[in-house]
Amino acid sequence: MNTHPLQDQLRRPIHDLRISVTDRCNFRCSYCMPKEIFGEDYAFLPASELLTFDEICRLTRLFVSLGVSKIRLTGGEPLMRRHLPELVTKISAIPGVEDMGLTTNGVLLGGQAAPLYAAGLRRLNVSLDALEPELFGRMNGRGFRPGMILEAIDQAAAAGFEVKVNMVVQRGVNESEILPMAAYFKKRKITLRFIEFMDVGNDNGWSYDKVVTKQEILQQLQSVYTLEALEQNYSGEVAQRYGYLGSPAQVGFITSVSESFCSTCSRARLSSDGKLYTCLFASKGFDLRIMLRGGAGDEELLAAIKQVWEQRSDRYSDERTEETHRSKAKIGMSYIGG
Ligand SMILES: Nc1nc2c(ncn2[C@@H]2O[C@H](COP(=O)(O)OP(=O)(O)OP(=O)(O)O)[C@@H](O)[C@H]2O)c(=O)[nH]1
Ligand SMILES: C[S@@+](CC[C@H](N)C(=O)[O-])C[C@H]1O[C@@H](n2cnc3c(N)ncnc32)[C@H](O)[C@@H]1O
Ligand code: SF4
Ligand code: SF4
Repeated sequence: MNTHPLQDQLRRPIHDLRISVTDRCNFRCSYCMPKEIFGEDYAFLPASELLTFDEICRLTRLFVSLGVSKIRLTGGEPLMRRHLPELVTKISAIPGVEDMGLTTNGVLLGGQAAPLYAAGLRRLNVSLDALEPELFGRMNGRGFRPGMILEAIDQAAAAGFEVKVNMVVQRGVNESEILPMAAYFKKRKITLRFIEFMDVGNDNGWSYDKVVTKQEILQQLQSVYTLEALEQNYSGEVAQRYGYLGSPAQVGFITSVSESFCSTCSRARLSSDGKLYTCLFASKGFDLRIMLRGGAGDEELLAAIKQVWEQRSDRYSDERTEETHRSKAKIGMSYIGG
């Protein structure tokens, strides 16, 4: 327990560390890694620039000593990082890590769920934007069909994972999938979370009119179901959750655009090459890898991390306007860690 909890300029503590384990992905979702930018000749990070598992664990231990207790492994597509279960085992063994989750597109989950479970992972968030095969294939930019992902979700749930599903909703693209997705996952008692389309990176074609807001989605759901708002599981929870009357199933909304949640944001992000970011919409990170590889001691690293957090005043979503969206240079989400 820290006697002087670390706080940023807006008195927000540090609680979560979102670790990107790779900048690569087997999908090309247009809202995240549009094909036109992430083409055949795109220069992804070479392996030598990625933090090693030992480097990630060393930093994780330091973050934990500053107040972090929740870890999320993400990317890019985290299941593309080789030997990921080894990292899960190592992070699970760090005293003070109370919760760890993984966010994945699920394509490689079928083959990896068992070793990940054996390594200690219990929570999976699987992203899926549509059940309709053609539409899903277009949205992921690579023609993948949803069938294998749906099977992997069922298997993971049966194996004991707590599984949630993330769906990014874009106007004119997949609103027609809101009710079919809700019915499908309600039946399986798997929480489906609708994510408002965000203006991450600089090239994802975002505009306000393409955002389908929580209120609009809720209205669609309420035309069929009776829903009741649920209490937050913990302060700073990203999703607002609702329960279906008469069922243990839940839905959630991640409302970065219509109801931003920066005032309770306690999330730090570590990119796969070791840069520390204090906001999903950041333009610049702090290079921890150069310190790690330059022989910095733990005290030096701790002092640097503390300083970055103490100086933090990010609240991009609170301040979002057409103008900030256009004028701010932002790092891509697949790199920074979604
Ligand atoms: N704007 C914004 N979006 C976030 C933030 N944290 C997570 N998200 C978005 O929320 C969506 C779901 O993220 P997940 O990776 O599933 O993580 P989570 O919802 O925090 O996970 P749980 O611990 O299961 O609640 C993704 O689109 C993230 O990019 C944040 O701090 N700001
Ligand atoms: C960047 S991905 C990384 C993990 C993994 N590849 C996946 O898709 O689950 C993390 C999450 O960010 C979401 N995401 C990506 N771009 C987004 C955007 N522009 N707006 C809202 N959510 C987005 C994805 O749907 C996914 O749930
Ligand atoms: S959202 Fe995830 S699956 Fe889609 S391109 Fe981004 S990193 Fe890949
Ligand atoms: S926009 Fe930035 S500060 Fe606001 S909740 Fe997201 S990551 Fe946190």
